Amino acid sequence: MADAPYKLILLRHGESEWNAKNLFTGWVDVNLNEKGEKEAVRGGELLQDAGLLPDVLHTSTLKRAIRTANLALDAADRAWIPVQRSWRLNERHYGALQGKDKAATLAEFGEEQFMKWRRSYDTPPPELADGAEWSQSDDPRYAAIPSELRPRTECLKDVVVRMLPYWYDAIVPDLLTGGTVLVTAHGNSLRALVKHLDGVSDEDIVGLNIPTGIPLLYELDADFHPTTPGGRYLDPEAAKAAIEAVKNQGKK
Ligand SMILES: O=C(O)[C@@H](CO)OP(=O)(O)O
Repeated sequence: MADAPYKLILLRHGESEWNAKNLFTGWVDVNLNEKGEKEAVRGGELLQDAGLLPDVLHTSTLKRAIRTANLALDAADRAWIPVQRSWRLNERHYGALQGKDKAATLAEFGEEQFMKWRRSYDTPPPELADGAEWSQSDDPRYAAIPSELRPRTECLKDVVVRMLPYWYDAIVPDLLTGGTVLVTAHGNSLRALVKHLDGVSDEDIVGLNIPTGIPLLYELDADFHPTTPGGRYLDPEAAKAAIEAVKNQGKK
């Protein structure tokens, strides 16, 4: 067994109000629903049962990730650990699809286009104009991001590019201290991180989905390569079923 000095836990937020309504969400700051809150608490219990107590937390700036982390850490009695938040861990900006119904979009544009927008590596949805209904152009939390860097739509490739500086500059230094690092984020920002960690190809990342609320443990060697490719879900059975559900969203 290879030496694994670093422990990284990835946790996608629990089910949100818009996950349940089957709406494209992206940067829209929707809350967890009751099921999502329960998933978050269960996520914290799984951490505690596994003896995986985070020493430091990184979250996106979106409340579904922030609340998931708070509920999980409360359940594991670790609410006191230091935290850093960054827009670089935000969900993929879904452009003009934000706020749209997934089933209606599938029916209108057909399966090929729908899946291209959802999962292709390098085809972003159309841009969302500043000031449009579901735009974040006036949101004060993004005021420090220069206008030309602020996403108006993103494909997964764009997420990899904006997420990686945070991985190298903020998360890796925390791993180097030897503590257990918890990253609470989103389906597509975590797909971007998993792509990087496991070296998943642009083709294979299309088929990779991350379930809500189930901690995914990566043990990393001295070069930050996973000792077990793909990591290990703390509840593998639940993860399997939930991954299928994410894959089939829209097909109702
Ligand atoms: O709507 C979204 O922002 C994401 C995650 O919930 O959806 P999808 O899985 O379709 O990329």
